[in-house]
This record gives sequence, C-alpha cells and structure tokens, in this order.
Amino acid sequence: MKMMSQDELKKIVGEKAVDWIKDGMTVGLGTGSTVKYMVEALAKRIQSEHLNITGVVTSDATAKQARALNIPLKSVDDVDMIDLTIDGADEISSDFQGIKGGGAALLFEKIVASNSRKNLWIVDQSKMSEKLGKFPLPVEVIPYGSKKLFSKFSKKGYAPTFRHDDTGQLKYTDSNNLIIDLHLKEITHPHDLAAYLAEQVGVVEHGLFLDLVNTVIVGYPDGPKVLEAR
Ligand SMILES: O=C[C@H](O)[C@H](O)[C@H](O)COP(=O)(O)O
Repeated sequence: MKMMSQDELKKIVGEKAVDWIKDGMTVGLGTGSTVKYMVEALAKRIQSEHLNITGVVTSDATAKQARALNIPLKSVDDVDMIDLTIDGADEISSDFQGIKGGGAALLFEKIVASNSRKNLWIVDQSKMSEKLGKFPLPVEVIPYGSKKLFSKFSKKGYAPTFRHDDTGQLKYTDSNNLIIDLHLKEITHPHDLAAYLAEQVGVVEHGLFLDLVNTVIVGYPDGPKVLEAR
C-alpha cells in the first residue's frame, strides 16, 4: 500500500466531505489545515456546477480563504439555520465526542456547530482515539483574571499552559481572548468536566465538543472511511 502523508490524508477527507453539500444549502465552514482542502473543493464545485451556496465561517482565517475563492458568506446572525457544518477536530473518541481548538477557533466553531442541523467532522486517522485527553484541551478565557483561572486549574491538577504563537507571544484568539491548554492525559468524564469549565467565571468557551456530531470522515491510506454514530 502506498504511504500517504498526513497532509494527503487530510486532502482526501476534505475533498470527500463536499459530497454532502447540496445546492441551496447554508454551509458552516470550519477552520484548520483539513478544512482548507474542503473549502478549496467546495469553491470548485460552486464554480463548475453553478451551486447556490451560502457559507458561514468560523474564523478570520477561513473567511479570508473563502473570500479569495468567491464563496458567498453570511454571518451566523443573518441566516435562519445552518444546514450542514463541516469542520476538523483535534481528537475524536470512539463515542464521537471531540476536542477542538488546536487552531484557537473553538468559540466561533462551537457557535456555528450549535446552530447547525448537521455537523460533519473530517480528520486523518491520527485524530481517532479510544478516550479523549491525549490532545491538550483548549480553554478560551478573557485576559482579565486569566492568571487566577490558571492557578485554579493548576491546583486541580490540570497542568495548564498559556498558548503562545510562533513568535513566542501570548496567543490571542479572533475575539481577543487567551487560550489556556489543559494537559489532562485522559478525560474520564467529559460531561462533568465541560460543566465545571462552563461555570468558571472568565471562561468564554472550552474545546470539548460533546453530542454535536454524528458523521465523521476519517482518512486512511486506503481511502476515506465514513463513520456514523450508532
Ligand atoms: O481551532 C481549530 C479547530 O478546532 C480545528 O478544526 C482543529 O484544530 C483541527 O485542525 P486541523 O485540521 O488543522 O488539524
């Protein structure tokens, strides 16, 4: 079997995902290196099949790409309901729960996902795991009081780190918040953890995406595999 790079696996799932898009749909466009291929493939379909599609983006980065490819966009506030959102993920457990936010876009991604009739995730095989927690869990926090939250998470044993960008500066999200990554190793009770994080003052959103997705396309060297939740 031909060895495929991680990037090639991302490309095959990105290209496969646009099969779910039908003419007239309002489509949520996720964020990241896998979604980038889906957005490219969608733009090609819009052009060649003259599709009437409205995109709803989840980050400034995706907005920039979609505009450059002439995909018509609207804000989530200006559409009735999103028919389908296609997004990447950082880790997906066997029961279809996920961690997102590796690209710091979790807040808009969760707003768009929560306003979508259907959510579809596209990942290469490395993102699948039995239990969540190998990927550090991103928590978006407002800057004011963020050191207090950091200490609280430290005391809980969550091994927090502030996210930095490539230049070593604190990473600010599209909404000018900070990210604290929690190094948990294994999340045994994701719903309890999600509830705890949601009630902490100063937490804007966390990267646990629970009970949102029922279709996942996984890229394997022998092709994309579509997994449906039971
Ligand atoms: O904040 C970023 C998003 O949650 C991405 O969807 C996630 O990090 C996966 O990105 P990629 O496809 O680049 O691995």
